[in-house]
Amino acid sequence: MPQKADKLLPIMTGQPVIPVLKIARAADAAPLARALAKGGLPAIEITLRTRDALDAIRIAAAEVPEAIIGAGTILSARQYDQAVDAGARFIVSPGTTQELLDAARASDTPLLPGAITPSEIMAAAEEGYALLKFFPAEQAGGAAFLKALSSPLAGVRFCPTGGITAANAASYLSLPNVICVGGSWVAPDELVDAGDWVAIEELARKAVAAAGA
Ligand SMILES: O=C(O)C(=O)C[C@H](O)[C@H](O)COP(=O)(O)O
Repeated sequence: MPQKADKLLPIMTGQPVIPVLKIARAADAAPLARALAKGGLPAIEITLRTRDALDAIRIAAAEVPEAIIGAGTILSARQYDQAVDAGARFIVSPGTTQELLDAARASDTPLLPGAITPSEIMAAAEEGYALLKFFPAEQAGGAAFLKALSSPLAGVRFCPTGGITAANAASYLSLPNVICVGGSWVAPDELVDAGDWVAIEELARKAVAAAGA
């Protein structure tokens, strides 16, 4: 299958929340990945939205074997390849383009592409993608929107991301077509800047506990 779901699905089902990280200093990558893994969230998405992002992926992938490092905000085939070369084990994009689908087909590393509307979702499914990111989740219509898709588009499952917090994660995770959620709330900038890895580990632990409640 084009999506390589055998690699992607275990990552998505392995934890309720995938931390979405914007890492300004590559040196933060290893302690941050370690703290999140220790708190129960080994899979993390490091977004290519900072200059240090590729280095952050490289360092975390090399130094934190207990973590599963993914790359996010992938917008081009070039970024796809750079992220994989740096050690990313899954690739996340806010949308779905032919260029990314071609890059994914040529790679062993699976892609979680984004889609919102029924037509976008159906087009992705026609390409063999039944696991999708739903972004920006809250802004696009939130859990109510996703719930409405669950019966007509029952074969597709999502990782909603964007505007998800400790307060609303459960409303998504209770839906039949949601596997996990993505979010930055488990690693707030202030705590990363302060190097407060213990507090981040605790936020991860709370996110896991809340999902199971
Ligand atoms: O860059 C991407 O590809 C994204 O996925 C954007 C993310 O959705 C947000 O950075 C996380 O959203 P918040 O949890 O609302 O902060």
